[in-house]
Amino acid sequence: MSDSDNSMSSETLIAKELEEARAAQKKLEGLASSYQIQIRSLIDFIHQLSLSCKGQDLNLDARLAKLRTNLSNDNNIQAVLPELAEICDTLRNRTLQSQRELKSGQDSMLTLSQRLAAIDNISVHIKREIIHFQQDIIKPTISVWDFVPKITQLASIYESLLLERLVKGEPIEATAQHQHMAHELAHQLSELEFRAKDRDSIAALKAELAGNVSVERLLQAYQLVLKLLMTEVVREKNSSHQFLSAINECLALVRDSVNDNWTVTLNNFSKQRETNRQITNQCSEMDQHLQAATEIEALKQHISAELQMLQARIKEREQEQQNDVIRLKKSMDSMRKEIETLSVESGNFKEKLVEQQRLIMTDTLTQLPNRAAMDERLKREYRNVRRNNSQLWVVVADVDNFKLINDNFGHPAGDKTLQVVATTLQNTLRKGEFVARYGGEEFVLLLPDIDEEQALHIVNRVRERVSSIPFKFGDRRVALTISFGCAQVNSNETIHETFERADGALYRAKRNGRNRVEIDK
Ligand SMILES: Nc1nc2c(ncn2[C@@H]2O[C@H](COP(=O)(O)OP(=O)(O)OP(=O)(O)O)[C@@H](O)[C@H]2O)c(=O)[nH]1
Repeated sequence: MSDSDNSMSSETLIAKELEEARAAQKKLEGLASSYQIQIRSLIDFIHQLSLSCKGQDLNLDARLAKLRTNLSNDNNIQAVLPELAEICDTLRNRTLQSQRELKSGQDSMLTLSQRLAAIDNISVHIKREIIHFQQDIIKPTISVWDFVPKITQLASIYESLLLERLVKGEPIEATAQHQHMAHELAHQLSELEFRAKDRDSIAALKAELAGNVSVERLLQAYQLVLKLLMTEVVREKNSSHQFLSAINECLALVRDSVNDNWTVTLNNFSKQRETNRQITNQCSEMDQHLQAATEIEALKQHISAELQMLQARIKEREQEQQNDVIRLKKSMDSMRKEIETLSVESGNFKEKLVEQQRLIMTDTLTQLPNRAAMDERLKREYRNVRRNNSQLWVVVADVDNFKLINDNFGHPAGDKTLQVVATTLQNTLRKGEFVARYGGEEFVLLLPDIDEEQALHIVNRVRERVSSIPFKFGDRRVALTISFGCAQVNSNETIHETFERADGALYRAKRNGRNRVEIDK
């Protein structure tokens, strides 16, 4: 082969290799750009994944965000592959967990629907809805979103059922709280005073509330009591209004009379002045005539005429004054009458207020002073103790096992028992000693100016008197006793603290066997 042949073939070779290198470069460039496109798609995909998983798992959120940043910065898929693999694992686990949760949700909803189906007396329509729901809920569920309409469906079945119950007016079951409210209302009723015509129905209502009442009856009872109270408030308002109107009318009348009288007096005054002026003028005229007179006969005639005029004027004035006096007297009489009526009315109103005050301070059932009265009396006694350094005993008394009386013989028998106990307490105490019904079967005694020995003696006397009452319910004789807790007011303690000590002593008396007097030392 010649030299020229050799150089030809090496040139061709180089050109070919160059061609191949160019093709490879082009291919590489194509690959690089497709790699970039793939990375961008991957970043995009991770972004979408982050959005759809957001909030479910904070750790997963953070890892996806980090992966996206790494990929955007390095453009190196190889480097993020391990992280990507871990994320895939996490996602797979989460999916499995979600499916387990969905299954358990499905089971609970099925159980719930079975319970609904077991409720008595539900309509055919609701039964059918429940069956459809049950057929639907057991179908496989892929995602939470499939679940949402099912929850809505179950809620609507519940709603229909509730509506059906409300329309049917089925009784709501009374709970312990309802019974407590009923007893509380019965207790409040004992503290209120009702009109005579309402008393029997209130007593019956009280007895009913003390037993087991339905929620419906409880609501009716509240409604009735509220109505009675409103009527009473309106009546009171009207009666006060009437009284105030009467006062107003009377005051207006008195004011008019006084105005009239004042005008009459002013008129009189000016008339009197005018009369006086006329008399003075006539007198000075007569004087002038007298001075100028030369003939006695002419003077006599003139003076006589003047005197007649004067007499007539004075008579006229007298008549006017008499008329005024009559008018004044009339006006005074009507004013007096008005004031008398007013005084009777205000007397009645005052009596009513006093009676109301007494009722506010009196326990309706036992007619003893009530808790409000006791609070007031206690404050007064306390002031005395502080001012005079005197003694005061606070005694809390509680009828023993009173619930048994109610339970065995009925609430009305319990009421009667409380009345008898109250009367006995009242009658056994002496002047200056005080007893009030504190509430329920509890009483409070205030015993001033005695020492411990005397206090014990008095309280034991009361205790024995109560225990000796011959209670008889039907043909059964029942012994009733009371326990007492006593505390003497100490210097530097509040009323509340003394009370608490007396209460503590009462608790001890109960614990130590009842029918006892315990003293807080
Ligand atoms: N009849 C009637 N009962 C009332 C009245 N006020 C409260 N009660 C009842 O009095 C009872 C008090 O019962 P408890 O507090 O258990 O006390 P207890 O049976 O007296 O027993 P001890 O105090 O432990 O001896 C409750 O059943 C109340 O309902 C009322 O005005 N009239």
